[in-house]
Amino acid sequence: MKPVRHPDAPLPGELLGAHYEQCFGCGGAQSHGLHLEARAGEGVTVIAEFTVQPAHQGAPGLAHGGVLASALDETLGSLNWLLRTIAVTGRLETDFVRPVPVGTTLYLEAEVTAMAGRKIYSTATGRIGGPEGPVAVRADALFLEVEVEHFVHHGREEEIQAAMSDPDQVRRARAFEVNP
Ligand SMILES: CCCCC/C=C\C/C=C\C/C=C\C/C=C\CCCC(=O)SCCNC(=O)CCNC(=O)[C@H](O)C(C)(C)COP(=O)(O)OP(=O)(O)OC[C@H]1O[C@@H](n2cnc3c(N)ncnc32)[C@H](O)[C@@H]1OP(=O)(O)O
Repeated sequence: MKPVRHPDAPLPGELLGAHYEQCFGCGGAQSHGLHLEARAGEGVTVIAEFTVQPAHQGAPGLAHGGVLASALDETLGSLNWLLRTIAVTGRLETDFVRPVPVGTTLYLEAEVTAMAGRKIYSTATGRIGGPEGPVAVRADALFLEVEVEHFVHHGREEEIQAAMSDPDQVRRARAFEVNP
């Protein structure tokens, strides 16, 4: 099935914000996190930027591959905002095409390519040097739609309680709820 942007999705260019303040990918409360900032694009696409910090190294002066995969995963996850669904990564296949030095800004783009029942297929690229620069990383992913209970059931009690007693977090979780 062709992906369809939800009628109440954020407008193209709109900053999506963090889905959870403690998220390693997008949260403001993680000092060594990626602090990835994503914006809605046209259709079912998002764009995002992330600058590699010294805390993200694998080899001297170069980004760790797992961190780059996290940046792709987070960007792909942000597509949830445009579908207004809650989905988690089931599969993430990553190509590392060029090394990414510390200090580099990665220009990321992600798009939903197909949907089938609870399955959401998507693809992403990360470019260096500018939004039109060469591709350094890319990924194909399968996300699976889940109920909000997925997090309540599997998460650790203390973080769940803290999230549920934070009105901002409850508001953010509602923004994802499936309500056609
Ligand atoms: C109270 C506080 C709440 C706070 C939350 C608030 C907001 C957050 C909401 C949304 C988040 C928004 C943005 C997120 C942004 C970025 C985050 C990055 C995303 C992540 O980083 S998220 C963490 C990593 N992620 C996981 O932690 C998942 C662990 N995992 C599981 O939880 C299960 O594994 C699950 C649910 C994935 C599937 O389990 P399941 O039981 O539902 O699925 P099931 O087996 O029924 O399969 C159904 C069909 O999918 C096919 N299928 C399944 N898995 C497949 C695979 N791997 N490869 C190929 N096909 C696969 C089957 O083959 C079948 O296909 P078919 O229908 O054709 O037979």
